[in-house]
Amino acid sequence: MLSVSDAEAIILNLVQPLAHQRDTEIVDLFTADSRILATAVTSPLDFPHWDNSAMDGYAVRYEDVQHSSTEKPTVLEIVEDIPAGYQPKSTIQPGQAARIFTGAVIPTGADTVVMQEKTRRQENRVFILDTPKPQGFVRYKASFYQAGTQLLPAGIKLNASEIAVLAAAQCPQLSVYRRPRVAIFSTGDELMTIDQPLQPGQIVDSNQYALAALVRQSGAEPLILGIVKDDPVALEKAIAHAIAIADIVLSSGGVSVGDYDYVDKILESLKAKIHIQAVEMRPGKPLTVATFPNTDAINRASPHSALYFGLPGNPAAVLVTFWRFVLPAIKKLSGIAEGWETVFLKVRSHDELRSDGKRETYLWGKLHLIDGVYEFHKAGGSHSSGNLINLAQTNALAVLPVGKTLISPQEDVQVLQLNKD
Ligand SMILES: Nc1nc2c(c(=O)[nH]1)N[C@H]1C(S)=C(S)[C@@H](COP(=O)(O)OP(=O)(O)OC[C@H]3O[C@@H](n4cnc5c(N)ncnc54)[C@H](O)[C@@H]3O)O[C@H]1N2
Ligand code: MOO
Ligand SMILES: [Mg+2]
Repeated sequence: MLSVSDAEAIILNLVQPLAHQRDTEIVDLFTADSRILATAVTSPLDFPHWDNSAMDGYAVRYEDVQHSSTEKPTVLEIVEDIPAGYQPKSTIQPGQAARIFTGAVIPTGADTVVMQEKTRRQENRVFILDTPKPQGFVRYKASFYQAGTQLLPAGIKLNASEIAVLAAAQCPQLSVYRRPRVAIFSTGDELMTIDQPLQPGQIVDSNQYALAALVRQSGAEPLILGIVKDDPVALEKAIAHAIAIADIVLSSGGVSVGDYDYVDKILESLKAKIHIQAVEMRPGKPLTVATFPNTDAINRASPHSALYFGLPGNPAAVLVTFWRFVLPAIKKLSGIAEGWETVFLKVRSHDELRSDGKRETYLWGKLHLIDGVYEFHKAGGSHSSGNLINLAQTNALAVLPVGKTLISPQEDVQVLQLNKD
């Protein structure tokens, strides 16, 4: 059976990232956070825009003050007052200084700033009480960034610091990748909506809520398509509709070996290419992954051939397969230049972790920081794939590879950190 890492590689190979020519939109800078920049940005401005002062003090000529001390201060005539935002008019001659403030333009002729704590003022004269560093406290024009060079590359996720840089470079709007569209629906006659009284044998469809939250947290746009009965005709209609409007489709349930598990059969009747039908993992074994090469049969919202994930119905399996396979796929699709692969941390296990060793086993729990070292604490209660309850308040999945049946307390364990973006 397919290993987890092989399955991840197959899935990532199936993902074509959004194209910056057509899958982009213009957003205002105030609403750009966490979007992915679609085109590189350069600025016509130098940073700093001009030589400016880093301190409140006096702009002087270094050669005038290079032998200054408290015992033998240099005395200079103050010829101009230069607050920030003011354009100096004077040229500083030998024996002269200008009063200057942080961020203000360094006047012609001056090459050093003395901070005011190292001076004493007497009317229009200033006593320099200490020899400053040559060119001290001057922020030189273009010393942070040269106009016309690349300011930010395409394919990065915009966080606060990138947005601040774009604001400083006067980019009120920018081109970002559109959000990937991820269609979600649940299958199963036993499923009931959240607001209906449950009849015997019925359960609430919780998977759609889980997936909608996970999709939104990943920066993609969830298209919530509801519950589909275990009925081949209804299912075919739902799948055909979903792959026509979305880049990625997530169904849950109906992918195992039961008589009412129709998903794989319907995919075949829609001429899908099924790349994965089972993975050597627990939970999440009966995962189905498919694409639709001959998409001309379906009018497509976007030229992308939708990537279809038939997630297993068990609630824990839905979450684990999303975190392990769907999240990297959405990240790669989103246009981000790098960092879509799943990243594992090596941490210490607080508890004994067991597996039957037959499948790569994922156990949910919580990472605690103990004396600066991460420790994995396994969630109490059953780790059955059908148990959703003890998944609440977890933030990590510990992984026991195939063949590993026991990890003892204090032993190292690989974990997948969750909900960290
Ligand atoms: N004889 C075998 N039986 C099963 C096997 C097997 O290999 N041989 N595989 C087991 C494994 S592993 C998994 S995982 C499940 C997954 O099967 P399905 O994808 O067909 O899931 P369903 O049968 O539709 O449902 C499983 C379980 O999850 C509940 N469920 C379904 N949808 C939702 C939802 N939207 N929200 C909440 N809970 C949901 C459903 O009621 C079932 O209890 O198959 C095993 N069986
Ligand atoms: O694969 Mo399943 O082990 O029950 O989730
Ligand atoms: Mg089933």
